[in-house]
Amino acid sequence: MVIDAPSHQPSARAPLATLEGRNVSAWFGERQVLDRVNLVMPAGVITSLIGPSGCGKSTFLRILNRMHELVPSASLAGQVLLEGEDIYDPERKLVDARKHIGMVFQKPNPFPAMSIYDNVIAGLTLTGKRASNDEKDYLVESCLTKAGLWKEVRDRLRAPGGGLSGGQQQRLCIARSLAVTPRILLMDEPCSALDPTSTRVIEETMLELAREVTIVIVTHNMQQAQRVSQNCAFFLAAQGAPGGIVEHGPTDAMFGNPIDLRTADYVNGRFG
Ligand SMILES: Nc1ncnc2c1ncn2[C@@H]1O[C@H](COP(=O)(O)OP(=O)(O)OP(=O)(O)O)[C@@H](O)[C@H]1O
Repeated sequence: MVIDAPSHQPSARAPLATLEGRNVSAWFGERQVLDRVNLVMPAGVITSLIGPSGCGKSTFLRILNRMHELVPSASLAGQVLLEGEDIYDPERKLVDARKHIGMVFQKPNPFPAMSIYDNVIAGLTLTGKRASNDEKDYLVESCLTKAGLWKEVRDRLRAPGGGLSGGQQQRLCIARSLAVTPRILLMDEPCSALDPTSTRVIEETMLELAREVTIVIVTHNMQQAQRVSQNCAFFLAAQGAPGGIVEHGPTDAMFGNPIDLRTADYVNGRFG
């Protein structure tokens, strides 16, 4: 579909970016939950984070866009580099990290009473971006198109977001994330609350989006990791110890020929 862009469209595509976690450790109070995690999430590649419950995948993901620090007892060490620049540099604003690194959560969380249209552009206000009505119309159409939802909602843009199905709400949340032109999109089990058909649609959407945004997804679904990601990282926490990465690399190799026996056991469903 060709959409005419207004001359000063607010969603001009940002170049693909690489994200890197360097020696990332995390604590809740005294309890350490991640120990020196190193992971490069290359530009334009979908990276999946897999591993049993409680090994620190979501904590790592939340550190990648400075959400971990919202928990009062939480602390961390290490660096998160977006194209080589540390997002935790004291000179950098929190809102910049959030603008460049979007997040889609497990449970779809649109603003339920707000219209579909207003849901998509909600992030503009939060990040202080100004846009004319034409620019907003363009943004809404292009983001809903990219999120694979436009055709289903084009005739009811003023209806509340809460009236959509779960899968549609999740795609609305993806569209909302895209509206601020993130360079990275983090997805924390985005399909775990969805039926298989909606899951497929989201996966197809992710594969399309990977052309313009680097995606990192936490998933418990091994088939999903294999379907959508080119790279994969296996997290594990031994009893009473903080989590870390056991092995990471191309998804085909991680599933077809893993180096570590624990990876082989996990991807073959022998634990977790
Ligand atoms: N807000 C919090 N306060 C205290 N401890 C927490 C908090 N959030 C997570 N934890 C603990 O940190 C550890 C890592 O949790 P995290 O949610 O990152 O794991 P996960 O691998 O994503 O698990 P799951 O797959 O079940 O979502 C767990 O032991 C968890 O209990």
